[in-house]
Amino acid sequence: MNPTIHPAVDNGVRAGSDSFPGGTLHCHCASDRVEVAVKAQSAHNHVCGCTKCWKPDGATFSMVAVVPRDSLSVTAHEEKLDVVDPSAAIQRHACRGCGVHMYGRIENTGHPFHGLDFIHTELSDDSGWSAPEFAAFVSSIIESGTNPGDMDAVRSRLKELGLPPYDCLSPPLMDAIATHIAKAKGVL
Ligand SMILES: N[C@@H](CCC(=O)N[C@@H](CSCO)C(=O)NCC(=O)O)C(=O)O
Ligand SMILES: [Zn+2]
Ligand SMILES: [Zn+2]
Repeated sequence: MNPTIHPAVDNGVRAGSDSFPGGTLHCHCASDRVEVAVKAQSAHNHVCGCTKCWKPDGATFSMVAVVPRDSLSVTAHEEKLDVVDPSAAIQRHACRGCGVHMYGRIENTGHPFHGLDFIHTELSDDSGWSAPEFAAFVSSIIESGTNPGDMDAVRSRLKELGLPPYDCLSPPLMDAIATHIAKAKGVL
């Protein structure tokens, strides 16, 4: 049996739409849902095995993408949002009622990804969001309880789904981070 990854990809990855203008995200509360409006297509969508990103019940990976922070606004029930871990680079704003992370924001202006917010496009009923492109922090799923002996099967399944597995971010994103750091240090 295939190992499960995330409900949005377990039956195959759906392509996004080039002309998608963005959409609305909702938390999982039955009433008084937190609503976030995003006026941009998502980028760098990926499944993430780290312990910090929000995962739907039963999922081994989260699915997370970025959007420009000025494209995102909380349009309902912002009072229900708390920052999960104020010491983390990504400040994840989670609903107090249902635990869903509505967006993650980087406040450190020196961070390579400052200016981008992290979102979970599955929280939207709108279709056309960019498709996940790779799997990040794959080895980290062991930290949430995956048996290390299952890792070959997980990585094989990710490759079969067209999601190349990496134990940090993808090479282009790791290169972008390193370039940012090199420029900040003045060696580039
Ligand atoms: N092994 C750790 C890894 C946690 C981690 O570094 N997560 C990444 C990716 S999150 C989205 O891709 C990260 O950048 N975290 C910064 C932050 O969370 O603030 C674990 O599993 O916990
Ligand atoms: Zn909620
Ligand atoms: Zn993560």
